[in-house]
Amino acid sequence: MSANIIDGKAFALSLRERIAAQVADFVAAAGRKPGLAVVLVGEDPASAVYVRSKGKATVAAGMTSFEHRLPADVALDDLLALVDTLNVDPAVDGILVQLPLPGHLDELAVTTRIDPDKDVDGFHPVNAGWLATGLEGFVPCTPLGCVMLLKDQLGDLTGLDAVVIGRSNIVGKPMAQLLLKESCTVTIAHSRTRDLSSVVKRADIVVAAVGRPEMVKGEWIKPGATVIDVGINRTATGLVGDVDFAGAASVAGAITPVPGGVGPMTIAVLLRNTLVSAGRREGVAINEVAL
Ligand SMILES: Nc1nc(=O)c2c([nH]1)NC[C@@H]1CN(c3ccc(C(=O)N[C@@H](CCC(=O)O)C(=O)O)cc3)C=[N+]21
Repeated sequence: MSANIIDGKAFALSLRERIAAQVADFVAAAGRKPGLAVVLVGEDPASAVYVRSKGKATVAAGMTSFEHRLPADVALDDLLALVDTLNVDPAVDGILVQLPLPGHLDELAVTTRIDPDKDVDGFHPVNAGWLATGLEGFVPCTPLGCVMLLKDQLGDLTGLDAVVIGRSNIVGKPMAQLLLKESCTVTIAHSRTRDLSSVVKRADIVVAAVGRPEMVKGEWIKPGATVIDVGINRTATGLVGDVDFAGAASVAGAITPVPGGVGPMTIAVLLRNTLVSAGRREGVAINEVAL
């Protein structure tokens, strides 16, 4: 058996087209474009690449991109002052401070300073709390993109056994909350889980978000399962996910590739969240079902 390869890049492109159509409606109604502010601290080359592609995608969707670059040694107070300015700027609907930050900057201090109503990353504890109570603030982009791919692939997820490997606040925990909302039976596994291979073996849905290259082996996968690989690891042989792709693809029913799987969805959902934010702030209806 050979798995269906889930084309996240194509799905993200079509999502971005649907977003662009609704951005045009928003502009007609509100008389301004949705705006996304992205803050990059320091010169990390990988982060700079992501920030550039976010800026391009934002403009391509008909929104305004505000980019702020700060030196790696910026003082926390100066970064917080910038966030304060963006919080009250009426042209800014979404604020994203690119993570990770240089070691001297307290990420929680920065994340909690962002107005929860502009927190299109969904990292603010207020938005994490909304999600955990089953309500809707802003949902982190990567997990929401994964659920979109899963529903596109499988339809209704009710009753399916889902195993999330990884417990980060950015991916693992919100991923588990979203799968629970879809009525999956959810297990959160992590680096300390005993007998991880047998835990994974019973899953209809496997989401790997551990940040360890090719850690999840093909033999761990239940035949026909759907595998979502969130990992992006730069190795000597190039970009690989957290899943042994060749091994898993020979048993899974469907699997996301790296690159071209989850990554492009993250940026598309960021645009979605920015549009939704703009709609809420201006009282303009956004058709989220059509997104
Ligand atoms: N505040 C904040 N929010 C984020 O959402 C955030 C962040 N910080 N810091 C870094 C991570 C990483 N991230 C990615 C976005 C797009 C791709 C993406 O488009 N990847 C492509 C290309 C991969 C490549 O060639 O590097 C793919 O997987 O096909 C990947 C990773 C967002 N992040």
